[in-house]
Amino acid sequence: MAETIKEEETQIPEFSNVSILNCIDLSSPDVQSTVSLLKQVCLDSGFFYVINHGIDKEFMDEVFYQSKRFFTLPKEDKMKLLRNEKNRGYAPLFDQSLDPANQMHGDYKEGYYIGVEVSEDHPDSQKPFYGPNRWPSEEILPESLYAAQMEGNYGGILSRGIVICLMISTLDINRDVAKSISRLLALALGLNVNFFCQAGILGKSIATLKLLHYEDQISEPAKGIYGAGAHSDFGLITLLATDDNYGLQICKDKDAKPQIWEYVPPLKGAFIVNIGDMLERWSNCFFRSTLHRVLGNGRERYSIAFFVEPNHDFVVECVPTCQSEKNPPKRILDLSSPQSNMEITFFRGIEILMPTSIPTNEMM
Ligand SMILES: O=C(O)CCC(=O)C(=O)O
Ligand SMILES: [Fe+2]
Repeated sequence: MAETIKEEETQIPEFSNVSILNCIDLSSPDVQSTVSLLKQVCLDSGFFYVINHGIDKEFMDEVFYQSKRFFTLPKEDKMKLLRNEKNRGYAPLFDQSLDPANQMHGDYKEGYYIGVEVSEDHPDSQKPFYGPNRWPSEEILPESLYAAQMEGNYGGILSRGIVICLMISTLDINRDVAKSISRLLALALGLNVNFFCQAGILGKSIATLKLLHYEDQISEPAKGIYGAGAHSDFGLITLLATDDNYGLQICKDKDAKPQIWEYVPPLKGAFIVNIGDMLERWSNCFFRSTLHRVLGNGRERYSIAFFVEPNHDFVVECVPTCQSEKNPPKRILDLSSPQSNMEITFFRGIEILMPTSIPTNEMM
């Protein structure tokens, strides 16, 4: 895997720490070995590459090309599509601040967020996070030549413009890849292979595709200036495609002093996938949702993040394979019933009760 990363393309700064992540090969016929490797990486950092996922390089190149076209538009055009309460649309520079306590401004990035398309007259559009997207009009972002190539397959939605068509298919294709990964995750947790794929969980998942564009700016952590502040993702899993510029870093031990940050090099054709807080909680904290951030290196950087969360009304509870008498499900603190074998701790800013002994991997 490492040989395929060319130093001059990824421009990892000298003397920086680099994380060598494992590759999960979605085309491997040896499911058992894949699942056991996946389990190991999820217990470790929860960050891994996914390769042979079936999405063409040409397709992803086109999505990046369209993303650049979008972000190159004049600011006033992009502002016409300002992000709405359904989290769809344009998020300008500093709109997001992923680590407000340590950031001088917000993140030095802009974004364009796309969700599953739910028309205004559909009953689901009344629910949080479901609704129509905020698409650029034909005048703002005219069609590209790619229309001709896609006409055969996507004729029905082509009338709404090629960029829309491309983004909808990107979202759909990413959802398929996310489902394949979630099957392996279910097996790694000792659950039924289709646990996460059941209609009540991912049937109406809140899936968000975020096109991201980072400023050509050099981050200065000492001054609180970051491409994206330190955070963990809050959903089930995130799939990330990046250009060739380094920038993403992970910190496996957030409590270490000083914290050690390692670059995750871009790997051509692969997705960088990570576990979110929700899956960490779902698995009783066996699987790790790791802190990460983006440092600007003076070059513009483009990435495309795909966040997967379950149906908004699904109740996430500790899965049966991750709990036992010795390792009960971690619970939100109930002040009225103090328990002697539990201690109060903080988890992502929420007070929770933890067993006084740290859970081991013995039951998995
Ligand atoms: O752009 C990247 O490399 C990471 C983005 C990210 O972590 C996020 O948006 O949650
Ligand atoms: Fe993230």
